[in-house]
Amino acid sequence: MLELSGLTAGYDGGTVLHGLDLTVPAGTVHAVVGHNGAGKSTLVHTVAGLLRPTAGSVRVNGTDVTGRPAHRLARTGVGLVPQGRRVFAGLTVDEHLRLSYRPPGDTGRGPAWTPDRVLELLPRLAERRTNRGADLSGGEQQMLALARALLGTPRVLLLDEPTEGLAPVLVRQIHELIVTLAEDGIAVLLVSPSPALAASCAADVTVLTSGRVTERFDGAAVRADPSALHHALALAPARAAS
Ligand SMILES: Nc1ncnc2c1ncn2[C@@H]1O[C@H](COP(=O)(O)OP(=O)(O)OP(=O)(O)O)[C@@H](O)[C@H]1O
Repeated sequence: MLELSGLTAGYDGGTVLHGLDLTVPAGTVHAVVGHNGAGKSTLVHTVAGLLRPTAGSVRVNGTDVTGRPAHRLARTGVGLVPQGRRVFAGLTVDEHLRLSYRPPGDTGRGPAWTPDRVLELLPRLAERRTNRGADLSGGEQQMLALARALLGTPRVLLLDEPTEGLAPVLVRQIHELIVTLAEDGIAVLLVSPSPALAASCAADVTVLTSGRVTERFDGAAVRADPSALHHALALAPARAAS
């Protein structure tokens, strides 16, 4: 379970996120949608410990982890799939997995994700295990980024625009993967400009506008009728202002 309370953060004294409250129960997907510049990556970076909040708190399974640096949060079970995938061009899939894998010992988080288990989940990546990062398609790179995050056996998974630039068939595959991971008990926070992705897999949908929550929707209601979410996004200004 991920709980954000009054989360406030920004850059160089300017505030981008203004007192965000948000909860992601274990085993569910919470989607945060908003236009470019709304503060989605800032939110993910703050939760992942890459950016220190100036106010508010971050709790993981009841433990206050506010202000912990990223490497400590990763050990606590917070996994990040960053925007832009960030794979190493010269390393093979196998080398990426070996580098990311630390035998975790007993994390208390259920069976650990190992390279073999990750490749079972991602057969397309298994077929490419000797290919270098530079030779993977965009979708394969996205799956590799996801695989690397899973090797930390996360209980909270942060996904920053995971379907950006992907063909519809890959978008569907990523969506199915996200649902599978949530069913495995992970709390998934997904940020995306795409209301379609949010609607397809989230239990809760939050609209972020200029760093503030402007609407909240039940995911099932959005699936039944996405028009209110589309309307909310149409009304949201396209650019953030701090
Ligand atoms: N490192 C940084 N230093 C200063 N300002 C930043 C930095 N990163 C982001 N910003 C600013 O913070 C605001 C929110 O940016 P952020 O990247 O969080 O938005 P976003 O919703 O993820 O956008 P996108 O969908 O384009 O990725 C923007 O005004 C942006 O210019």
